[in-house]
Amino acid sequence: MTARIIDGKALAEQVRGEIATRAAALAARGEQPCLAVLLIGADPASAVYVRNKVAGCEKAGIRSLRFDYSADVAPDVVMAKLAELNADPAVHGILVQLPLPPQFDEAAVLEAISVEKDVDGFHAENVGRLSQNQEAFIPCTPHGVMKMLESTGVPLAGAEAVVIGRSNIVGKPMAMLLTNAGATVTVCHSKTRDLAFHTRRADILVAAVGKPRFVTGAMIKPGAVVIDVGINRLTDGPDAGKLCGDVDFDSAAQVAGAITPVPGGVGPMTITMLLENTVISAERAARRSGR
Ligand SMILES: Nc1nc(=O)c2c([nH]1)NC[C@@H]1CN(c3ccc(C(=O)N[C@@H](CCC(=O)O)C(=O)O)cc3)C=[N+]21
Repeated sequence: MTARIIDGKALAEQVRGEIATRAAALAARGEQPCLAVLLIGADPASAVYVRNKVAGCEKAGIRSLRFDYSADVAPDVVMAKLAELNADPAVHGILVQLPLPPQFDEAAVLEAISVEKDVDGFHAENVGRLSQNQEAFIPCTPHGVMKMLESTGVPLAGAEAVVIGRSNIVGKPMAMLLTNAGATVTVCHSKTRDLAFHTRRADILVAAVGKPRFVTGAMIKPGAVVIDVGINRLTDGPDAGKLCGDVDFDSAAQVAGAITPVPGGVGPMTITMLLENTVISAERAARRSGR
């Protein structure tokens, strides 16, 4: 049996079409959605993701402002820019591409973005609201994963879900969203004993561990839905330079019922949900100003 491919690119195209319609309606009312992206340093991977985010905005009719800083920029320069963007009513979303260079206190930077423009959903207030299943900005990668899971039609209520990884930007919000959807969730991490005991129980397995091809077919329950959040560039061996996920796709696809590819899976959906959060922010601003 080989797994059905969950095509993140195709799903992204479909959802971005709906987002473009909403963005055009907002522009017609004088509230064109606008996303500000700050990139600090010249990490090649971050540059690709930021380029894809800006390109996604352009195609969806969302205005984008991009601010690039050298890796040694003083934190107060960035904090001053955030204050300016927070105060600018024409800006609806603000994103500071992570990771940040060592002179930054990452939590302080994320908290400096006003809650109603925190389209990453990383601000503690949005995290708190999400944990109480209240209206909040949902972090883009976990939200994109939920959209992909919905597209498979697999029931989430009562499903055994296992998340490998407990990061603030993926693992923890992922577990929260799956819990809110009624799944029974196990979060595994570097301290977990007998990882395969947990992964082999999972109807839904989300790999966000940051290790290339870490999850193999032997670790997967036959027929499970496998979501690969990993994005690794291989440095050695025959595939050097190629992108791969945290899942060993070839062996996993022999066992899983459905699986996401890397590239072409979670990545495009992450960007799609960022665009949606920016449109949601502009829709809220339009309602507040009575447009
Ligand atoms: N403040 C912040 N918010 C983020 O959402 C955020 C971040 N920082 N830092 C890094 C991670 C990673 N991330 C990705 C976005 C798009 C692709 C993407 O476009 N992936 C393509 C491949 C891109 C390529 O060719 O390298 C794909 O999987 O098909 C991947 C990863 C967002 N992140």
